[in-house]
Order: sequence, then structure tokens, then C-alpha cells
Amino acid sequence: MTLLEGKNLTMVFGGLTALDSVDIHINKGEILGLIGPNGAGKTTLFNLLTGVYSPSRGSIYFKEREIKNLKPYQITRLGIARTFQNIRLFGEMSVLDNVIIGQHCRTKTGVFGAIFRPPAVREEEKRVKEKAMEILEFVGLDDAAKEKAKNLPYGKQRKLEMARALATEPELILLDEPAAGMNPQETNELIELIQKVNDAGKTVLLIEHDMKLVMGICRRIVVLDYGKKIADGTPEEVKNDENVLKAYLGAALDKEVK
Ligand SMILES: Nc1ncnc2c1ncn2[C@@H]1O[C@H](COP(=O)(O)OP(=O)(O)OP(=O)(O)O)[C@@H](O)[C@H]1O
Repeated sequence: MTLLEGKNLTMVFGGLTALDSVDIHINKGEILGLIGPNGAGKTTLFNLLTGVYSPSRGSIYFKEREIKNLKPYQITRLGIARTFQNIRLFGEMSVLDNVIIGQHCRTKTGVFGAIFRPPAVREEEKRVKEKAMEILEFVGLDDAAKEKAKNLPYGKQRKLEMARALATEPELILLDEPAAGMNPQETNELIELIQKVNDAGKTVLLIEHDMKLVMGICRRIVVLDYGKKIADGTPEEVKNDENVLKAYLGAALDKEVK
């Protein structure tokens, strides 16, 4: 079953076409890889799917509902969560509170409840805290619940980002370069965690430059280059695709010239 479908997605910034008529679909339950050289349009595609931008042209359907004009919080509520290329945590807050904030879109308490805290609100707070602890346990951070987020080592901050995204109870989770800056052991743990998230029934869309990670964990990979989709297939197909090889070779040569 198709969970999300982007049709003819185009995004123009000023004179620059960051995405050009891209068709993409994500099947329920899969881990789909999204790769491409720097500037290929990967993050722009994430920004369209999560409502940060509305596409210049094209449509986005999540569970057959058009979402291209919805706001990010509405899209989160429908069941799409994301993490960012640069970690965005509340560093001064505890690990637990970072996850509790993630759950906010699913809780009922408004300003009145938060100030006067009637029993129903206190009951909800308790449930929210328990749920947040369960999520921390799931990602292996329960021991660090009381620490300040900024004091966690890098690999654990990445896990916390994932925990916060999971707290929104997504069906689809978008991960933007989760392994960036990680050492090999952290990367291995991350691979296990992504697999575990997927085994728990979440569909995953993964942007990643670490080819070993992408090839190892994704059964299907979409490749972008200069805003266009140039390949869509199994790791084996993508690895041997002439256009993909050219795109990466071109990018490597560009870097050498610079
Ligand atoms: N808000 C914006 N305004 C203007 N140009 C933008 C904006 N966002 C992205 N771009 C441009 O769109 C193109 C695609 O960028 P994008 O960040 O989507 O690429 P990417 O594949 O995620 O790259 P990287 O791997 O380096 O993160 C780039 O040329 C970028 O400079």
C-alpha cells in the first residue's frame, strides 16, 4: 500500500529550481533511502513533505489525502514526523522533557489546564510522563532521563531527536542524515535503532550520505541529482546505474576542482 505519494513535485527558489517534477512514493512499512550529491534537493523534498514549504507545482498525498497546503503541525498530527540535519534539541531541558514536548501534539491540555491543573490534567501529565519514559527505554536512553540534553554525547543526542519524533506517534518518520558526525560504533547502534523503529511498524524515509548504511538498511533507494529523480530501485540497481555513477563522479570531480 502506498502511504505517501508526491506527484510532479517542483520547488523554485527565486531563479533556482531546487526540485524539478519529482515523482516519489513511499510504501507502508518500508525503509526508503533518499540519496544524491550535495544540493540535489533532498532536504527540500523533506521540507515539502513536512509542510515547511508548499511546492511551486505538484501534489502530495498522505494516505490519499492531499497535504500540500497543510501547516507543519497539522502534518505532524496526521502522522508524519522528522528529525533535522542539525540537531535541534532544547539543550537546557532534561532528556525526558524533550520527549514530553514531542508528545504535545497528542495531548489535550490547553493553557487553562496547564495553569489550574485539575485532576484530569494531572492524570494526563502522568500518562504523558509514562509514555515518554517508554519511548526513552525504546531508544535506550532511559538511564539519561534526568540529564540535560546538551550534556549527552553526540550519538545519544541523535537518539533523543529520534525519541522526540517518535513521541508524536508517527506512521512515517523522516530522518535527515541521522549518521552525520557519528563514529562507527554510534552508526552501528543507529542502524539497529532504525531497524527497531521499522519493526515497530513505522515507515521510514532516510536521507543519508553514508552509503554503507543506506545500502545495508534500505531495500529501495531513490536518487536525486540537480533536483531531478535519476533512479529508483534496489541498492544493487542503483549502485550499477549509469546516471547515478555519473552524478557521483561529477560531484567528486567538482569537489576536486574546488
Ligand atoms: N530556502 C531556500 N532558498 C533558496 N535556495 C534554497 C533554499 N533551500 C534550498 N535551496 C537550494 O536548493 C538546492 C537544493 O538544496 P537542498 O538543501 O534541498 O539539497 P540537499 O540534497 O539536501 O543537499 P545536502 O546534501 O548538501 O544537504 C540547493 O541549491 C540549495 O542552495
